[in-house]
Amino acid sequence: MPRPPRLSPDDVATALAELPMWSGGPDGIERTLELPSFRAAVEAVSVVADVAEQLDHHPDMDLRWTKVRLAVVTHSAGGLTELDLELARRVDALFPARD
Ligand SMILES: C[C@H](O)[C@H](O)[C@H]1CNC2=NC(N)=NC(=O)C2=N1
Repeated sequence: MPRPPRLSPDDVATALAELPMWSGGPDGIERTLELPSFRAAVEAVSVVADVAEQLDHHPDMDLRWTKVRLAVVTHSAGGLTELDLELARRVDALFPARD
């Protein structure tokens, strides 16, 4: 499947204004999920993995006790694309403000 093009800094800034739980910029974005337990954090990794497989787009995931740091960038585009934003939106739908 062809990858979407890298987004301009202006497009990234506009998109991130709608994704307040994510930080970063044109080179990639990240969000840390905070779960109530280690087991819940492990399960969150699995839930995000399902989303990643559906999109064929895979974030870096760093699990530390009750926190899971997600970092996403489109490697083939060398920066942020719509695919990263779609992944972020889906994660936010599954893990709203109180993780
Ligand atoms: C063939 C397959 O679509 C590609 O290797 C995908 C898989 N997952 C990916 N994930 C991310 N984050 N960036 C990519 O460029 C990427 N490429």
